Amino acid sequence: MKALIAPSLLSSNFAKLGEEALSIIEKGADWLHMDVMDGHFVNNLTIGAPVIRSLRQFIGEKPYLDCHLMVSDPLKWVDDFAKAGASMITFHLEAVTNIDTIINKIKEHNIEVGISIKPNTDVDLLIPYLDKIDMALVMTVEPGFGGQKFMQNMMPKVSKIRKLKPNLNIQVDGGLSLETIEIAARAGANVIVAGSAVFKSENPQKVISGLREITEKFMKQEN
Ligand SMILES: O=C(CO)[C@@H](O)[C@H](O)COP(=O)(O)O
Repeated sequence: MKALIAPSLLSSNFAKLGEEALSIIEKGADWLHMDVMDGHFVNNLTIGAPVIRSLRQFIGEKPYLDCHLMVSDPLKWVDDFAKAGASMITFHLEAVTNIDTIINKIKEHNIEVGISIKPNTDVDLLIPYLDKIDMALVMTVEPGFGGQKFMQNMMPKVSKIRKLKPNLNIQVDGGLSLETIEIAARAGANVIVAGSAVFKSENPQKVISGLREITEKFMKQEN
């Protein structure tokens, strides 16, 4: 397991998405976090598979596109996002009843699969699926918008998953910055999404390396 820093392109300039993506990789990003919102599951509308396809063509086959689907019917979109070039598809537990069907459908495309839970969702609902997925995403804000305040009270969920699964990728998303990273890293998060903290910074490279350093420090302490 590694510390992985995944800047959220939601906070980038969409008019220059390709350049922003390449530039943030150059500055040390491990993954590119793509926030897909359908205006129904969350109260915001962002990008769809055609944007992922164009981005993939622009950045080449190597960069890891971590696609977080905040949509009401993820099953409907799996094929499109996989064919467009997603490296991982994360869907929301709250959006679906046919969870195994979606996991299997994503795996059919030989890409990774994640499941996300919103702040009001009981972590115990996620536990039966932890052996079947590549990543658990614990939302640390109400999904929908960048720039919100980190919810520290989500950390018991992270700790519980980490205790059960010492090697599973656990992602945290929302309000992560150099001020809040220690709390998340101590709880056991190793995949860090950061939007505004990275893209609104004068020195994104420094923020990415700082996030990585602190995450790694607490990963080592756990071992
Ligand atoms: O999924 C979401 C919001 O729903 C996030 O990925 C945010 O875009 C993260 O932004 P910051 O809180 O880091 O600004």
